[in-house]
Amino acid sequence: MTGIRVDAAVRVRDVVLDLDLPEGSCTAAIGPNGAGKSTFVGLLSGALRPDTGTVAIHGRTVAGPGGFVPPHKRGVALLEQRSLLFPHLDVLANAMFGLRSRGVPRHTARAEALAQLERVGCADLTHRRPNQLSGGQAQRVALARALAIKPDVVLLDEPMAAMDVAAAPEIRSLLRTHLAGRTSVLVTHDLLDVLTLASHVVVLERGRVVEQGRVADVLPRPRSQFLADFTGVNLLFGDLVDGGLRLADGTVVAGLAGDDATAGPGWASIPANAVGLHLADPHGSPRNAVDVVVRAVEPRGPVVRVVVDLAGQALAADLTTGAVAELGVEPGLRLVASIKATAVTLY
Ligand SMILES: Nc1ncnc2c1ncn2[C@@H]1O[C@H](COP(=O)(O)OP(=O)(O)OP(=O)(O)O)[C@@H](O)[C@H]1O
Repeated sequence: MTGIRVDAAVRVRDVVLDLDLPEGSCTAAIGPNGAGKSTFVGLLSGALRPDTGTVAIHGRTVAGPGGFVPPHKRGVALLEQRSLLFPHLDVLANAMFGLRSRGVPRHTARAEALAQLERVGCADLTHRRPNQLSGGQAQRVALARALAIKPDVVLLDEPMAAMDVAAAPEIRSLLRTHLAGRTSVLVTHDLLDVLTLASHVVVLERGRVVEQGRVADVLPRPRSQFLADFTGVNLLFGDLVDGGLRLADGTVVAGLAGDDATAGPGWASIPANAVGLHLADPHGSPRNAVDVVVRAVEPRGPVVRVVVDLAGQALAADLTTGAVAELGVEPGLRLVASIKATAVTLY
């Protein structure tokens, strides 16, 4: 058996996908609004038909020129932003629903649903109606309903997005337990979800796959501005030279070369917390010292993100409020940025 293979297009949405997801792993699908994440999920769930190409799940073609397998026969469970429980059914009946609609006898369906509710910590809620549940409880029940059918693939379309901040960590840790070893796809806008739940990641932009691979390989070396912003690393473009990246104005930012760093056009990724700002050159040897001009100052929780201009490109530095006050940071101010060379990856 193989994982998931999508080589398909949905013309009206201008979405053309070419993707391979490994079996038994959770793949996060990320990208800006309108990038095609929901379309991707729709192609897998069967809510959408491709105009051209094929979709294969574990070696079985579920959509393509040869035919179309309807959603309920794909072995796929879908968990969405809203739990979509049936309001007129109690929790137990909701959890039994998928099994009953697949012809499982009532007695067996009831036992299986109870076991699943137990696993998601909802055994004491069986007789409640959905309107008597909190958002987090409803999502747990939806997860029990999804897993009760013993799906081959679990699709999660922003499952924590509609939840209050207090409930999300519980659901995240529940998902971590229940997705382990399962082939699953998680659409999310949250870096924490990618880091805690997924082993693989697919980045979509304007209906195309722009990056895919293991989280550990893709996230530290973003090749798209979206991913760089998403992970909070700076991405500088220039020419790779020996041990550094030369920018348009000739400034060379020293760094560590990755395996695929060869002379020519390339990138340097720099975490925002590896950039320091000073009124004058700090003369620290392992650091790059470059002249910059402040563009913008944005408070971000405990830190202040200062975006500076470095040879026409944006470079973000996360500073403490104290440091920002001491430097008198304001747009237009000329500063020296120090960048730890060991934190710079060239590729
Ligand atoms: N029902 C539809 N009919 C036609 N075009 C659609 C439809 N739904 C979405 N689109 C378009 O298809 C493209 C992909 O949309 P999709 O919903 O898959 O993106 P997304 O990444 O899930 O976005 P979001 O993060 O906002 O949910 C977008 O250009 C969108 O405007």
